[in-house]
Amino acid sequence: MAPGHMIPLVDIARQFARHGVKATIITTPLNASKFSKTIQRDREMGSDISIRTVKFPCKEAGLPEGCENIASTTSTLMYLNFIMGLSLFQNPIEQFLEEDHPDCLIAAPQFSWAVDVATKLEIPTLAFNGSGFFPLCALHSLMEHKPHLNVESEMEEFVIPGLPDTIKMSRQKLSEHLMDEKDTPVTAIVKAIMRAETTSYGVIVNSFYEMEPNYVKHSREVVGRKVWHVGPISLCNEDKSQRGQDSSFCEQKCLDWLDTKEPKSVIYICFGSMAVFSSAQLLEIAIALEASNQQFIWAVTQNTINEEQNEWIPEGFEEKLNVNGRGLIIKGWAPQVLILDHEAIGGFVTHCGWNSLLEGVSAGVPMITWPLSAEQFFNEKLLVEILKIGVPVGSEAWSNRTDSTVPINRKDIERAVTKVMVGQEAEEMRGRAAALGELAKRAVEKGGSSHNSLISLLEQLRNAKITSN
Ligand SMILES: O=c1ccn([C@@H]2O[C@H](COP(=O)(O)OP(=O)(O)O[C@H]3O[C@H](CO)[C@@H](O)[C@H](O)[C@H]3O)[C@@H](O)[C@H]2O)c(=O)[nH]1
Repeated sequence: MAPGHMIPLVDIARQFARHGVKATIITTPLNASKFSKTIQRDREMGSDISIRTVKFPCKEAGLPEGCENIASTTSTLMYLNFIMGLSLFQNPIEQFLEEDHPDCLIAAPQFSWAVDVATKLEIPTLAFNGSGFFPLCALHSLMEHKPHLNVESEMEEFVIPGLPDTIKMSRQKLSEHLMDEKDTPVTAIVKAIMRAETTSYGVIVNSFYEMEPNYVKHSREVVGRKVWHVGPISLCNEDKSQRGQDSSFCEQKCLDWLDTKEPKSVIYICFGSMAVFSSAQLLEIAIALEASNQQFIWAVTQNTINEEQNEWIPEGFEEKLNVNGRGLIIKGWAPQVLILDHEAIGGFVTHCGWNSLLEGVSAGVPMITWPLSAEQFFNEKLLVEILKIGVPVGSEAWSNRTDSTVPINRKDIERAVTKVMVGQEAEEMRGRAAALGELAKRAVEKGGSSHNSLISLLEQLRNAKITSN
């Protein structure tokens, strides 16, 4: 019930079904409507896949009617009500598991209680936390060794112990729950999620071996998890349009506009499904883009604009863009994968959400990294320091959704954009990104590492080697 989990999980279910498994997706009516056409098409092509909808009792959860997705929550209270409200699903899901008794349950992280329900019914569970091997290993190390509790300030750097690479972090880039030994409502939820992950039989990871080989090994040998890498799952999806929300209103416009541009000449900017920026920060981005002299396509999703602040575009900015054709602003849900895959795209300004990271990697595009929260600061380290296909914009701390300041100034944005688009270093980075993109495509082809991992997972399930704990 968050686009960042729903989009890859639906793709994983579709992959299972294509390999002869009967797959049932359980979600709410509004979420189901976002990918029902795709599922219907898969059924017509012979996949045994279906959606079972369960009504989300918004009112009982203290939420407005229609708030069926985390991306629709606009305050911390709404977010907490939403996460707590998920337990209202327990009865209908328990009933489904009892009646259908599937061979396996894959649950998104927020449904931590589902693992207990399934275990009680002796149904094996696999965890899917939406993220990759590197963040999984980094988080495990922090929870195990707690180096962040031994530094004196939020800014002081420390090394994350025991990882294959020397990676430095600071407390201001970590989630509060790691800092706080006491239980708050949020830390209790996060701990429940983590417990569910470790009590599941294993973890399905939307990543591919060649991108983070040392961390695949580390998660098996040091973290001690059974893991299967099945990604980039978005590459298994020929229908790149219907992903999480409808973007058909602007698909053709974006593609036609990109068709008029030279290869590798346009920057794409998008901050996922949950980010909220102040109008002052949006204005700063607009000014930096103008100053950079680069062509750009900027997806300002409804969440990027804070409800009360709409006056953020500099006067005449859009008109100027239209006249000289230098930029395109999309106000709404962008067809991200279609855009990234277009040959005109030469760089991607991203908040480092795992799906965006993988979609950028799959398209062979270098990235400008602007992490905001969650595990995004780890993902930035992977892109910049390990894969060397990212340039940091200079985001140093978690951003607060209601923050009205400008954490990143125009000069930093302009500098990072230029570094990814122009010069020798940019060329080298582009070469590495392109090579990685090829490896990503190969991983999901028949005989590739992710394809093989998925087959091995299915065989283990068929032979009942995967059991409930
Ligand atoms: O206009 C848009 C905006 C987003 N997307 C898609 O939406 C997804 C966004 O996912 P992601 O990049 O992972 O960002 P978030 O939505 O922020 O994802 C949350 O979930 C991820 C997976 O767990 C975490 O890595 C992130 O930190 C967390 O914020 C991607 O597939 C995008 O292609 C679009 O298609 N169009």
